[in-house]
Amino acid sequence: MSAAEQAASKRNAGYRAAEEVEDGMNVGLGTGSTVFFAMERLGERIAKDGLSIAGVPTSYQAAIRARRYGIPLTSLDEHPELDIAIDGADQVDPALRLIKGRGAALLREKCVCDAARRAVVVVDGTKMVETLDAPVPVEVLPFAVEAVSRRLAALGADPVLREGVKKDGPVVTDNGNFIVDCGFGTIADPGRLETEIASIPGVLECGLFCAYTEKITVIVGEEKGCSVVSLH
Ligand SMILES: O=C(CO)[C@H](O)[C@H](O)COP(=O)(O)O
Repeated sequence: MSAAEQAASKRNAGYRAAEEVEDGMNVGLGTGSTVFFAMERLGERIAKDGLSIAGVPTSYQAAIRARRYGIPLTSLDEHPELDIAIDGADQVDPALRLIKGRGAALLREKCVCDAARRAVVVVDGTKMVETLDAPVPVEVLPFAVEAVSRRLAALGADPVLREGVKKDGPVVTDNGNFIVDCGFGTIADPGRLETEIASIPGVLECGLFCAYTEKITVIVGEEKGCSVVSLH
């Protein structure tokens, strides 16, 4: 897929997801290039059609984008139950289990996904895979990063501390933590691995999302149009 085709696919997925949002909804706003297209379209609907919504952003980056598009913001404290969450993903398998976290926003993204009645996941076709095998990002308390990395290696990972592109040293998340990217190769049992990673003291969250398959709708953008996948 060329870069132009991928951008068109992401845009189509994002724009289609924005149509799932109805007047009065509280909306979880994920982080990433695809969900930012959904925000762009929501901004248009707010400006042109008077759509009234409030968004809960999952990162500083999402909050900045939302403000740019004129989306009013609220917090998870104000709205601990959300009508819908829209977010991207790095991989989606046929059971609608996800790997997320390339943008290092996975901790808040999982909180928002958990709080939402429905989760709409927006991807281009390259993200749809038969078996999850991308590195799993794990958000780790800096105090415990070496100890956690040893535990992750014992689970079969090849843990790599994520470093900044535009800054020296480790990436520091919006929550003040580090990200350790864990290549496991092909993941035979993603749900079990998610539970095992979560049980390590010092792990805040990991990018495997296996518990939300029933409420997830995946919108797969194509160069012209999109397809919709859900288990119900
Ligand atoms: O999980 C994420 C951020 O933490 C993103 O949603 C995921 O990386 C997809 O990003 P993009 O839409 O830019 O491909």
